Amino acid sequence: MNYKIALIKGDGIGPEVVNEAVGVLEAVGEKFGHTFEYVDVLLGGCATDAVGKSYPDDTAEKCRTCDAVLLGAVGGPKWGSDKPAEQRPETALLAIRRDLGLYANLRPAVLRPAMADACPLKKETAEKGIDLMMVRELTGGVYFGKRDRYQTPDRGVECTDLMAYSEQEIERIGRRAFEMARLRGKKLASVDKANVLETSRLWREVMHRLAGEYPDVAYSDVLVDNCAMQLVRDPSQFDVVVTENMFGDILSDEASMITGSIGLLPSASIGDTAPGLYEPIHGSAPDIAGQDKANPIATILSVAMMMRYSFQRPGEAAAIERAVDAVLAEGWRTADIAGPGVTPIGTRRMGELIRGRIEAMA
Ligand SMILES: NC(=O)c1ccc[n+]([C@@H]2O[C@H](COP(=O)([O-])OP(=O)(O)OC[C@H]3O[C@@H](n4cnc5c(N)ncnc54)[C@H](O)[C@@H]3O)[C@@H](O)[C@H]2O)c1
Ligand SMILES: CC(C)[C@H](C(=O)O)[C@@H](O)C(=O)O
Ligand SMILES: [Mg+2]
Repeated sequence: MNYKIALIKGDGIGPEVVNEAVGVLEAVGEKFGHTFEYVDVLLGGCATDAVGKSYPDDTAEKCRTCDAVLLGAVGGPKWGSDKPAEQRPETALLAIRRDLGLYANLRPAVLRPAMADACPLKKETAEKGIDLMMVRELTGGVYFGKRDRYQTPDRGVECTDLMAYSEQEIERIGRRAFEMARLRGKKLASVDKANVLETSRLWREVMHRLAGEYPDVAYSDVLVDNCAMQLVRDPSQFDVVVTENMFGDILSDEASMITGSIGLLPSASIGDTAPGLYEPIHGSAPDIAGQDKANPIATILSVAMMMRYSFQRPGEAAAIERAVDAVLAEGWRTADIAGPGVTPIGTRRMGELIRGRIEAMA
């Protein structure tokens, strides 16, 4: 098959990790008889520098002509929160998610077999393993609500960010999560703050309605503060976790760290019609950009998710995951996951080793 992929390399370590993931795609193509065509697409701080705005007019359109989108990361201090919205990389990231209708963000958190030692949890907890799928609502909630900033007569400036959710938005992400639970361990935890927020009360109502339609899935409600604690106490209790946009952002970074590093976790953003967008959950890591230090595994595993979810190629996805596990099992580590006494390898070398593993597969 020939697949056309939009490449949004972005800022900071984005281009470095995307280059390694593209190398892996090429190795997969060779092994399984596919060809990949790439379309470079501008988005983020690099777009601001090139054309004066972070979300150029033709960006979404170019992505729509492709079968999938691979994104590195966007952002950095050069285009910080003091800049106008249209120049900020994060504005562009939210806009493309919204414009492509990518409402379901799948963020698996897996403690890879060779990484058990890197898990910061108690040994007996780490031994139980971590393999959960966070399903984060991605195009609603406080990220997309009306914002305001005004002067009050007596309390200085005041700002508001509206958090809104409709039944329709909750139901479609809920269905995705229940379907995902059916494919996995038939267990779903829905995370909300229904003891305080009206949006969460509606969230819970809709989820309970759906639970009636999926009697084979063991459903539970978990309050977000408790979930944050349970994730470090005993993550093995979770299989699929569904939650709203901001809770999912925060909890997925927490989940990443219990698996060893944010440099390991991929994601898939999926809608009903547009091409899926695949990206690591980490950011542009300005502190290590341009130094060949970034861990490319999160982006490489994002390509595995692309194979699985956009191209229905589970064999290719599994081959990439096996190659990553094999390289980790041999003890190769980038700086973020190198324990004491281990000499880290760079971004490019890690990519090269994973490609080599794929090439060597029977
Ligand atoms: N999807 C995205 O494009 C995305 C996601 C998160 C943050 N951001 C943006 O990235 C910028 C930096 O954000 P931040 O510093 O809060 O978060 P970050 O994820 O970029 O970095 C947090 C820490 O993790 C480390 N890290 C991240 N990815 C790594 C990797 N692959 N290998 C090794 N170490 C890695 C960094 O060095 C840093 O110490 C901000 O502008 C933020 O808005 C973008
Ligand atoms: C950069 C930012 C807008 C983004 C988010 O909050 O969604 C990031 O943190 C992520 O997790 O993809
Ligand atoms: Mg985040």
